Amino acid sequence: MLSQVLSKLLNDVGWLPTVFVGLLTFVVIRHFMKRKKYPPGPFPLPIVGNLLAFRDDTPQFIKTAEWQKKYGPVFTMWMGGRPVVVVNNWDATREALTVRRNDVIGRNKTILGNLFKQEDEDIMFADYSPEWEVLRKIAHSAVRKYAVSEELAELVQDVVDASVRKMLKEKEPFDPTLYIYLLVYNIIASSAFGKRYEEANQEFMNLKEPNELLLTEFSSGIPGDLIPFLRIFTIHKEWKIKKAMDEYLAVLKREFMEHKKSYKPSRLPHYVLIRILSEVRVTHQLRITLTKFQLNDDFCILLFISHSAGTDTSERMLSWMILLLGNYPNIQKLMYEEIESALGNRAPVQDDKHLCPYTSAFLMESLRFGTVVPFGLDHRTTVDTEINSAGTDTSQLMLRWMILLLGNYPNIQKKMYEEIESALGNRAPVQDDKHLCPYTSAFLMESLRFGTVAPFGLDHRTTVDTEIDGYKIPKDTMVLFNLWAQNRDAAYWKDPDIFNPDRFLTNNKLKNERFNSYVPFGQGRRMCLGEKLAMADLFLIIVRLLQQCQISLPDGAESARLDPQPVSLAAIPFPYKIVVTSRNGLVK
Ligand code: HEM
Repeated sequence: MLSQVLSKLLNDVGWLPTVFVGLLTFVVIRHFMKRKKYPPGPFPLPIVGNLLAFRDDTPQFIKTAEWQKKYGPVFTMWMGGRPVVVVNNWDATREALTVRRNDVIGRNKTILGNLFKQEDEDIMFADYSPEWEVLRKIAHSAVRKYAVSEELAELVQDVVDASVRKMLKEKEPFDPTLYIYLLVYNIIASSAFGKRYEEANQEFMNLKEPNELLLTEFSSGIPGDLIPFLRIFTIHKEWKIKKAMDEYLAVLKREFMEHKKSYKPSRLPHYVLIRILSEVRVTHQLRITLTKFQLNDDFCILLFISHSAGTDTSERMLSWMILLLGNYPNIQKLMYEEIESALGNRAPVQDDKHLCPYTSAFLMESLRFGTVVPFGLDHRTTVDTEINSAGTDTSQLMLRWMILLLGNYPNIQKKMYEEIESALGNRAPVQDDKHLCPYTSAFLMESLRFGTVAPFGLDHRTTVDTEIDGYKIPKDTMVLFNLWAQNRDAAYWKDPDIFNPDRFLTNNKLKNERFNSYVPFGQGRRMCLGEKLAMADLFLIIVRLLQQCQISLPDGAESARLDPQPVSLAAIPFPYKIVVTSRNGLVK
């Protein structure tokens, strides 16, 4: 009986091997057909693609820079079943991000992005949308204004002085990483909600935890983003990061609420409205609002403040409408043409809305949009979160490189100190001083090139079928721009692996030009939103630091390792120790 059942079963499944071979052939053929749609690159195996090539310790950005020699500046690597187009040189990056403007402006849906933005719409990981555009404009403007403010210069001075005081107490060579973290987080926390951390307490640890965890748990990216079923093996790590992120957001929200309680609404938001309304009164109502209003930085920052100050709803709505008009000149033009032809110069009355359907539709859409984009607390928190997570990690990594480079090149440090001493003496630096300190500014620019802390920037997505460097690339393809390769491209930089601030100088002045193949902050409409703030921060920090102390490698250490650690998401220096000595007793 049993043998009968077994032989029947064998007869029944006799077709299985045939089906298996058929399926395998189908998968292989489909894989190769799919490959043809993308630029050629290293040969991918079915299912794993080129993942096996990343088994060794070489960071992905260095490996792909090397592949360029064989496959050219634009090629496809297959990360599991996912094609990823890598753009290694500056000309192709410029074509994709500047010349073709919006073609590669999207972001991909990734587990990484979701972990960071949670349920909120953010700027960094948000796909291209009108909401992203408006949020970015507001935050960009606020950040740029803040970068040149006296408030920032004073804050940096205070925070650096406090850090120097602590570092000077170290009697043995020490790893400066924690001091650098505290310094950078204190600048952000002080400006966002007037808070300082004297030591690495629990709340401070909560702020730095998500980024830290990401680098330790997923140093080469999240496997589930490449091969979906691998997610089951790493889901526990995702939960860990999600939990850390919840705690991080809880700190931000709590701090924001505290800050809001003591916040005195300034007259500024009203000033905006008074300005608009007075213009409206003296001339013709809609006309002036529609034709003369120019979106400008002033307005953006005031709007930003007005949201966090909690102005009343109709004021906010008016602000949004004006912002949207400035942001979409074509819509504004259509509305103006409609009003002009329906009313001429006659002042509008309520009933005119039937004569101006497009303008009424704009009003309705603004009301819808205004509720879609988070207001008040949420909005402010989103922007703060963004600045916190996008800005602190890159800035602290950059400072880690800069301190290492100062210790490694005592002659460069000496030249910087002499320049600062003669230009500023003991006076605390302000933004404008960078013109008085060209060598120090050149050091900053060279450090950004040499360190390239965000070597792949953030991933991009093609929003349409497009072309880069003569290759067709379908819509919805992930594209990575290798910023590391471009900052070290020998076609543009002489001896690219040598650290040399002089390359940015001519006759002891900063070269007055745009540097090709210089992309520490990326390029195009997705370029780093905090570039100005990061440059301002880093300049002020380094100058204030050097005014007060000398940084050296420990006795006997000839030179430090200057290659990045073997992780792929960021360019991180190997751990190192320094000795800090007081120069002039400025800080006690
Ligand atoms: C040395 C410091 C920094 C470096 C090297 C750096 C570098 C970058 C790079 C390479 C990108 C990706 C660009 C792309 O997707 O093509 C980026 C994006 C971004 N950065 Fe920075 N960044 C730094 C500091 C900051 C700071 C201080 C802030 C906050 C004020 C900030 C906010 C952002 C935001 C919001 C984005 C996303 C922009 C978007 O998607 O539209 N960054 N950054």
